[in-house]
Amino acid sequence: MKVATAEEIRQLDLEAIETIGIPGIVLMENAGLQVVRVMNAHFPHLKTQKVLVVCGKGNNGGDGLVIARHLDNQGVDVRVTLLTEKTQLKGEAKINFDIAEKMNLPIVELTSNEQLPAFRNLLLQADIVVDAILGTGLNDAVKGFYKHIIESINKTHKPIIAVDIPSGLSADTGMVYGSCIKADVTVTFAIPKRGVILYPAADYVGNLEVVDIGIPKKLISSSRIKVHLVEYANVQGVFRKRMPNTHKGTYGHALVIAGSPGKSGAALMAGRSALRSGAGLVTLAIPENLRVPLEIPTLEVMTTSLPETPQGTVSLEAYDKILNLAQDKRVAAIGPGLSVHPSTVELVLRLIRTLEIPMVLDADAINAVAQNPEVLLEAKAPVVLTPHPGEMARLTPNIHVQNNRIPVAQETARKYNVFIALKGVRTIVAAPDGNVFINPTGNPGMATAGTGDVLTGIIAGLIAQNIIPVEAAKSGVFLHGLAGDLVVKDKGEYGLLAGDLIDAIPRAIKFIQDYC
Ligand SMILES: NC(=O)C1=CN([C@@H]2O[C@H](COP(=O)(O)OP(=O)(O)OC[C@H]3O[C@@H](n4cnc5c(N)ncnc54)[C@H](OP(=O)(O)O)[C@@H]3O)[C@@H](O)[C@H]2O)[C@H](O)CC1
Ligand SMILES: [K+]
Repeated sequence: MKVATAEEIRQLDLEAIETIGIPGIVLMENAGLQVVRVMNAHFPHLKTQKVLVVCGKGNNGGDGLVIARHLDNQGVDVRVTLLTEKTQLKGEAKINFDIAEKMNLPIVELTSNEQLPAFRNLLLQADIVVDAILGTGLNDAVKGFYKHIIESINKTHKPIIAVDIPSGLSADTGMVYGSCIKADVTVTFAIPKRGVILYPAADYVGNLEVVDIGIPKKLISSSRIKVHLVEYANVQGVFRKRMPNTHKGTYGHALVIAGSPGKSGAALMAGRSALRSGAGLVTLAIPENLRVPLEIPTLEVMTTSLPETPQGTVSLEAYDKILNLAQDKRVAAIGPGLSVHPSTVELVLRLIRTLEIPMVLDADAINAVAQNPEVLLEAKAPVVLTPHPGEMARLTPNIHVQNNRIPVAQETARKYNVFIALKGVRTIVAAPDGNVFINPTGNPGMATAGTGDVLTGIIAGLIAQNIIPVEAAKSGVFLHGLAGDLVVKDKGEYGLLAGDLIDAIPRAIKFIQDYC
């Protein structure tokens, strides 16, 4: 499903109106009717409830007036507050105001702080509040009178239905700059806006309903919108049923270059995750000192030892051996627990320049890249990077990563011709062609040591099975989050270990396959 900015949805709206010829008033009517439909579904006793519709001066307010009219037609006790003088209304909002006025709907104009007590009184009498104050036209942080109105609504703790987006939420960034309605249900039109998907704004959305308002599907699919929300149907193709006449060679061999003293677990978890994700074979290439300790726990994962520095990290001398090891592998995962010893960093940079198989770079491999990001432009094979926000910030030191997750990932992927999985709540996968995929799975229980190593292994495991990097990153991130969700369903969030995720991978794959 595509996900839009305010400008992108305005463009779609405009094309529907001007190119296709669907009058704006029709779109507004559909929008209002859809909100009423959702309200009826959420509140079975709507007819016996008192609804207060709070309307701003733009088209979001116009939608509110349509909603009020249809609620009134259903016999609902509805009141409207208009947060502007009626003379300020324009276009479709004015048309709907005039209709509502002629229908004698109870409309109160409230425009100043002195009238706040009257507003609070109306709120007290209401059972449900419809927020039609501000939509995608928000152009600044909410302050002054609107801020008092929004805070009064939030304080009532009555069910709030937000029209299109909660008022005050930035449709583009997922940030909340001033006050924002904390909705129980948000009915968003045509396609979700970035702000209702991304955090922290997504916390204000409640249950999200995406409704059709009559913008032609073909307009949406042919639009230049490049940001997508990943859904089950988008990843099911990666986890197809296997053909009987296959063997472990069919599913590829992954090489994992990882580990240093005290961090053998990172290597092991990445390796096991690649196998759990379906790779036929996995070889862990680890510094010599880890070979014996890892011999017993590795079981199905094979190990091979590499020359090491005096500190026990993989040294530059391992270069030739790794080139040899890479000969029969389909992917190299590099980084978990590897260290940033200068010799190890030098090795990583050299491998990026020369390996001819796809690479998944994580943790210390990303820290190595941060010392010279231009090295990515020299890569001979596709590169997937899986940074957490701190690692991303090392790659892009001049931008605030968390406030700009989509543009940061998108621009870095373009600039360095790589695939990026920017981890965190709603992991962002960005491809060099500008496409971006927002991941909906996962939970805060996964904020624990080692889950990043598991993701690296999953993506490498999928690439080993000849899944192209963008699909491997997209479906790998989805699978990783889903495995976390399945664990949390059984055990709750607190005790989740990265190892639990690894064990849940097969169940998560089956869940995706069976989902309909
Ligand atoms: N295709 C669709 O999705 C459709 C969407 N519809 C609805 O229309 C809104 C967008 O309507 P728009 O008129 O562009 O904008 P808003 O209603 O969100 O509000 C804009 C007015 O609010 C003022 N404003 C902006 N920011 C603030 C602020 N921080 N504080 C106070 N006031 C603010 C602004 O006034 P200015 O004088 O400041 O410019 C605007 O007048 C969309 O969200 C949908 O709900 C259609 O109904 C159907 C098609
Ligand atoms: K709103």
